[in-house]
Amino acid sequence: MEPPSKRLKVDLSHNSGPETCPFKPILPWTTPPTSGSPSTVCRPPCATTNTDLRLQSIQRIFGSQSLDTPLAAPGGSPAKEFTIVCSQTYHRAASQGCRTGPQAESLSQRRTAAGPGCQTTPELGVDEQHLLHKDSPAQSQKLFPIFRPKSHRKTLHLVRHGESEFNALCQYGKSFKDPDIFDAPLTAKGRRQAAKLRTELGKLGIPEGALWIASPLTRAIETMLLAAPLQPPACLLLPAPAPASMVVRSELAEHLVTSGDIGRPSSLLCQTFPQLAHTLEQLPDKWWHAPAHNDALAKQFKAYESKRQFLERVAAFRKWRPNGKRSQTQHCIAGLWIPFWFQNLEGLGHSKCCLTAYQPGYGPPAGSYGPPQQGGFGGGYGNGYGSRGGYGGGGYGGGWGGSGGVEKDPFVESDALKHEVDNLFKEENTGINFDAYEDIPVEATGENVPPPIASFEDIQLGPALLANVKRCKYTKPTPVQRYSIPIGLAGRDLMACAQTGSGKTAAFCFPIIANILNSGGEPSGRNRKAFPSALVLSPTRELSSQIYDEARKFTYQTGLRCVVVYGGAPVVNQLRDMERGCDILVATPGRLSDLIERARVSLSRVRYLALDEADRMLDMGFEPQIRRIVEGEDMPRVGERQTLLFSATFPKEIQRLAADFLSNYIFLAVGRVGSSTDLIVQHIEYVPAHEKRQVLLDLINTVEGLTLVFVETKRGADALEDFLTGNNFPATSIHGDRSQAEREAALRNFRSGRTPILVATDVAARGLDIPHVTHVINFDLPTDIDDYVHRIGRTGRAGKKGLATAFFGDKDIGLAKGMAELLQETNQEVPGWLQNISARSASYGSSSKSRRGGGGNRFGGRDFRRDGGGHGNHYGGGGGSSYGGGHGGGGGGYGGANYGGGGGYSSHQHQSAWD
Ligand SMILES: Nc1ncnc2c1ncn2[C@@H]1O[C@H](COP(=O)(O)OP(=O)(O)OP(=O)(O)O)[C@@H](O)[C@H]1O
Repeated sequence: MEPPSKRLKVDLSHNSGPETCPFKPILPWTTPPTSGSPSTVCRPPCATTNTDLRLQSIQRIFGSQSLDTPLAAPGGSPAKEFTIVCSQTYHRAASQGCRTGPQAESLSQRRTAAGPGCQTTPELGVDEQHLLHKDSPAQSQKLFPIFRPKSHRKTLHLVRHGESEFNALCQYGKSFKDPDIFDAPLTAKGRRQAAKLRTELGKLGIPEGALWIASPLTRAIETMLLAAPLQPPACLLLPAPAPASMVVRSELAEHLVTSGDIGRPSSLLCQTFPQLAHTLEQLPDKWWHAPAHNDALAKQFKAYESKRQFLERVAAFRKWRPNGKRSQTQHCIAGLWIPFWFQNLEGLGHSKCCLTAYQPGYGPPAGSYGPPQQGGFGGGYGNGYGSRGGYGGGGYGGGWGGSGGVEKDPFVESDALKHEVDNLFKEENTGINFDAYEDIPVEATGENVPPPIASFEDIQLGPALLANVKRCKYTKPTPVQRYSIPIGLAGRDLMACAQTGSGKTAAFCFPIIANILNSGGEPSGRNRKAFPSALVLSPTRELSSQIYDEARKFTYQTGLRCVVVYGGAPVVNQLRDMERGCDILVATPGRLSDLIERARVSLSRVRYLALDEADRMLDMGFEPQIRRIVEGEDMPRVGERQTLLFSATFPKEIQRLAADFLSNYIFLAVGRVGSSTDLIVQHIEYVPAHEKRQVLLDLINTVEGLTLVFVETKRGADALEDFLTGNNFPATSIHGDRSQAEREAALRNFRSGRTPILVATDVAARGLDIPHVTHVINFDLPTDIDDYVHRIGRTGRAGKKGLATAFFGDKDIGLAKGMAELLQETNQEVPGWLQNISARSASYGSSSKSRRGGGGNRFGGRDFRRDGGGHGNHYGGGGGSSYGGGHGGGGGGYGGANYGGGGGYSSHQHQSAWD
């Protein structure tokens, strides 16, 4: 550590005390940031006076290697190495030092002459253009060995890819052992350089797809590195020139922070400039303070009298085109300002605060963090960061590793995450208990229903798929799998209604994969236009991503390639991913339509179509889109393709619609309506609106594990998240107004237990399989009982127990009847007040939005064909048989007029909560 005398003090007397942090907490540190007196706070790099000091700081972080030590594989095994090759930034930053004073003046004057807008940046203190030309190979080489962590599982090589880096890289290249990250630079020049570099690396025997050549990481990363040994800042801002690099940057920064290598700023903010401007605008003026520890900086900073002025100058600077061109350099230069800003947030007492923000509409696609054409960034993160969880798990693998790459093992990633999560939740990790489903009633209707299987070996899944089943540790099929796998393998169309969490994903994936493999076709191979053999549609991005993760495990080493496409992620990455081959395409309808319109996907070879959450996919919101895709494009018609529809709920009117997509199908009903037998204990509390928050606080820590809180609106989700974090509960949120990257980060942090409370709208209601969710709280109840069923189904999955608590208020009276019935059906206690309300609401015809049937219902769904097409109870009703009986028909309390008159069909009312 640096001797205390060298530490710079910051006068924080202007900070009047704790303030509610305006940033959303995402990443509660497992240990709080270093406490200590607010007078010893971080020193931004610009406070360092010379290059040597900066280099010393870096050395202190990464070990005490001599700068002259050549780069070599560290003591650890090569697999533990971790290489980042990035362009320019570090080298430039280190070589420029942090010049201030006269030199800066003269440089900025030079720049003033270079273009309009420059005069507004006197404090930059460096001439980027100048420095870029001044790079020397010798310096670059010197810098390589610096980035070597002391005792870590990773070796971080930060390199640049200019000419000098190129030479140096070639020189040192042989010692890169299985580096695992690859990205491509954003500019054409960068791409040319990268191509050249790849050729050269090939000559050196370094596998393609092994290195990551990124657009410049800004010096903000370096800022963090330098700030680390000292007191961490309260907020670290990472400006990003482009969404792609922003993703990389924030992930890297987050890793660096969480890996414990460096200090922990309590906030982390990675934004592109428009966002940054927005953030600054929202920032209370009183947070706008000049740095007090460095006179020179303070003077420069004070030149900005107000935040507004600062923003104007950022804007002017962004317009600056050195040499008539827009340059990334200017972004990096602008990055220099940031430390000035963030250090003024420190000491404000928001100890668990972290925000990673992305430009709306951009974010990392699952399966391809970073440009996917080399297929490796995800793998790199997965392997490299796996032990922190949240990075390794779920969907960051690059899949097939690009041209010449090796297929990433999806099991490694998820195992790493699972290991961490299991450690975290040791207590209640009781393992999967599908015996709980053994006595579940099953009804299969239709012609010539193939017999169910008792084990996976009973049927022709093929050796590769069987091996993956074992890798997944599925010892025997769940009830829905027992029936649907043979039905699927027999080529039959299927409408399956089975409880939440009972393994429906595998139930439709296995037959699809086995059928493709058994048909002996060739994998699709590279093609500019994708011709998938199978299409899996799901209503949300997260669910698509999850299905893709599962499908990737099931297709591992089968030769088949899965691709996922969904909105909110850069389309260009998805296109590249598809180009590398696409046998099974998992998609949300919107993005798929977009890609069809661009003529980048043809459905003409789709032999297998699966709709997960099919009732949702065919309800009013989605139906036209689905029809366009299925009927209006070149997809083989009904009868020429196999169609599999799955959900936990299947209202009768949806069944009727769905029948258009099916030919001579089998209807499969497994278990009781939606919920997982008695595994989910349901509590319904009567809570007036104004007391909800207090009741929530009382409730939220009563169960160990992850807590999912459902609210009605996006705004409500934000507000509740703020409320919870304000009360020191680590919460995050997911809803349709958050960028995709934010949504994914929220889920990741929730899944890994880093943020054990997730506030969500209905966007998270269906399909998401998050182990260790032990408590689902319906802070706001949905208007439709089916949505309730799906929501509570986020707990009590795979045979585990779960708790679901609902706050019932005056506005939920319409749901009373449906809820009372559901509670009865699932052997739950029905509160007396609910029975009363239910009886009353029934007597005036009920305003319930429920589409479920009346009493006596014993099945998760009932084949509407058996009801003679009447408008009666679509869940059966009547009969009361617990299995196979059941024609009882008619009369289920929700028939005809009742449906039309009272409830209406509510899902469209939720539309705003979805994408
Ligand atoms: N045969 C099996 N043996 C053990 N675990 C299984 C088996 N099949 C599925 N699982 C696991 O059970 C969990 C739930 O599966 P899945 O997400 O497919 O449920 P689902 O029925 O689609 O739920 P939802 O209705 O909420 O979409 C997953 O973690 C999955 O890996």
